Amino acid sequence: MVRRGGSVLLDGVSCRIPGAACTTVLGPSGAGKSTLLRLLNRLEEPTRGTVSYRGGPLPGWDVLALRRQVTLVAQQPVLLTGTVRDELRAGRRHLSGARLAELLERVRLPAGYLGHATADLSGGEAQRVCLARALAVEPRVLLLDEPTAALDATVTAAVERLVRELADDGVTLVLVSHDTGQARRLSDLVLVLEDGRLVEQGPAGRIGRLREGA
Ligand SMILES: Nc1ncnc2c1ncn2[C@@H]1O[C@H](COP(=O)(O)OP(=O)(O)OP(=O)(O)O)[C@@H](O)[C@H]1O
Repeated sequence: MVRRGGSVLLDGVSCRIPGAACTTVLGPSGAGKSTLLRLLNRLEEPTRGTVSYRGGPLPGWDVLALRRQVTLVAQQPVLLTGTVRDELRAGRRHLSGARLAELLERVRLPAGYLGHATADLSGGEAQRVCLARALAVEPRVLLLDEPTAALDATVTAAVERLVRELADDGVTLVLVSHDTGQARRLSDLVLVLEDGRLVEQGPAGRIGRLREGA
């Protein structure tokens, strides 16, 4: 359970997130999806109950060590430095020029963007730079809060391919989405939240609202 300021944001959520797979958290606005994601790297602490990772409860982990393995890309991009190059190096300091260009290529930004001022990026570009910065750390678990909300169809398709590639390469992905089509295309497991409660969980083909094409 997560209770904040008299409101219960999550209650009775019990699930196991599979490794090396893509799990999508679906649900209407305000259902608690971001809160659930934030619980997974201790940006949020449960009021009651436990979140465990690799066999141990999260409070047993050093929080910075945990966040190097379990990295969150927030819905609102938070850029920490002046240029895209510095931003990627904030993820990992000693990155070669070739590795920097490769990280940008993975999020479909040209290598020429390395010298761009972060202040000049569009919302969608900033979000992709945050994703590239997270990839630089080579996390075991990548938490993505609506990663394609600000992207056009072509870039969305590229980011979806990247998500599948990462899961197939052994990264554990947890994705918040409003898009039932995206959940169907990407997910090994779907968790459906409504009003802070987990109302359905299972493979995409077994989720009622996905089968109905809702
Ligand atoms: N610190 C807080 N104190 C009180 N209420 C909060 C707090 N943080 C979030 N909430 C409320 O908890 C509910 C769940 O928020 P959350 O951001 O997890 O929803 P969401 O499903 O991710 O929504 P969206 O799809 O709109 O991003 C919302 O009603 C929100 O206003």
